[in-house]
Amino acid sequence: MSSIRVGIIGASGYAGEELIRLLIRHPGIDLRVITSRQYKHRSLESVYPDIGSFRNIQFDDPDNLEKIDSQTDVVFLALPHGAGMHYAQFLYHRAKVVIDLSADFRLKDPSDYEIYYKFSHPFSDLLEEAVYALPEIYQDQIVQSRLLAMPGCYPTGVLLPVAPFLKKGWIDPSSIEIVALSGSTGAGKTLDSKLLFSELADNLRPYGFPGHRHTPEIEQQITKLAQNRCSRVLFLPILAPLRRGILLSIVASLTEEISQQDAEGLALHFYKEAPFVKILTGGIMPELRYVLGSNYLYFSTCVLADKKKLLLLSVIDNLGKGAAGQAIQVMNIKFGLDQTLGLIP
Ligand SMILES: NC(=O)C1=CN([C@@H]2O[C@H](COP(=O)(O)OP(=O)(O)OC[C@H]3O[C@@H](n4cnc5c(N)ncnc54)[C@H](OP(=O)(O)O)[C@@H]3O)[C@@H](O)[C@H]2O)C=CC1
Ligand SMILES: CC(=O)N[C@@H](CCC(=O)OP(=O)(O)O)C(=O)O
Repeated sequence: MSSIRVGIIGASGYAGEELIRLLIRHPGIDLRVITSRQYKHRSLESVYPDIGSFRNIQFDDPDNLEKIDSQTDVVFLALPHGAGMHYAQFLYHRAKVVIDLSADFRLKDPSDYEIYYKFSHPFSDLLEEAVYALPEIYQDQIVQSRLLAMPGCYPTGVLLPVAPFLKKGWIDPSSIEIVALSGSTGAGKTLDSKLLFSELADNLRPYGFPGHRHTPEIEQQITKLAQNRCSRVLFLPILAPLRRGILLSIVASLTEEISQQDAEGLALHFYKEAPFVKILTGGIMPELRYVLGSNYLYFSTCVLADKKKLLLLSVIDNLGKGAAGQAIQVMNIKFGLDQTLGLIP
């Protein structure tokens, strides 16, 4: 197969930079367009010397996307929420596939955008068309669609561990409580004084509670996994003094008495063909360092002593499995490549 022709819109942000880093090492890619308003017309090498020397390419102005045409196989949108959808609307009619890393096409109920994102969604047709591109769960739908909405980083860290238990009916979808610690790159490269080094260092800061914008995304997907049994989650995110990575604690009520062996057996079976999901057994708990810089998610299961609750602990890299890595995994699936191509050193 000839190389996949790729564009990245929003290539100077954290997710966009990670996409470049991964795509220039990917054997099947022809990276044609990268955009940035602040770096337009500058070479990649002058902005990121460590990766730029591997690929002679300039940043383009996102207001002039003439280079993206019907020959472009895939465009990644790594833009802030509310900006991505306007580019998606335009590029959906030019390129073959659009992979959007923002939240603009993740939620099916347009009123959720008004409540949680404070805008009214203008593209209801595209919202219908978009597929929630969690690759381990929705591989068949990913192959069918031209507009792929990448899951958020926290939702990815929650949904993969709970999916086997929800599908089997072993946990109550309305009982899920999540506490998650995240590194600061999750907030994007913004000039926010709360993200200054001195504000983050030696600190842990709970935020966005109640009503973090990932709450409806997690609930929407849990409801689907639980065959439309309604979900209400408690979700508390905490900003940690780390650059990248997320550790999540997820507690749910068991609907029947299961053993630790049952829980591990189910998880191992469910993900037996998922190269990026690793189940830890025998009391081993996941640590952040297992996943940093990678596209892996590790999780452990623990049936609590009273057999009434299940504790799931998971770790991902927010820029890897939580963003750029997972988007490339989805691109590989969409174009019929091995899903691990370019993602395992
Ligand atoms: N960071 C993370 O861990 C994750 C991020 N995501 C999602 O990916 C997307 C990008 O996130 P992240 O990289 O962190 O964000 P950043 O703020 O770091 O980067 C945003 C990028 O978009 C460009 N940009 C901003 N506004 C516009 C605009 N109006 N028109 C064109 N370009 C614009 C910026 O560059 P310039 O100003 O130079 O044009 C920059 O390249 C977001 O939607 C985020 O939710 C998803 C999962 C995880
Ligand atoms: C630490 C931090 O601020 N994290 C971000 C979520 C990061 C993320 O990737 O979510 P999206 O894909 O939806 O942007 C937040 O809480 O909004």
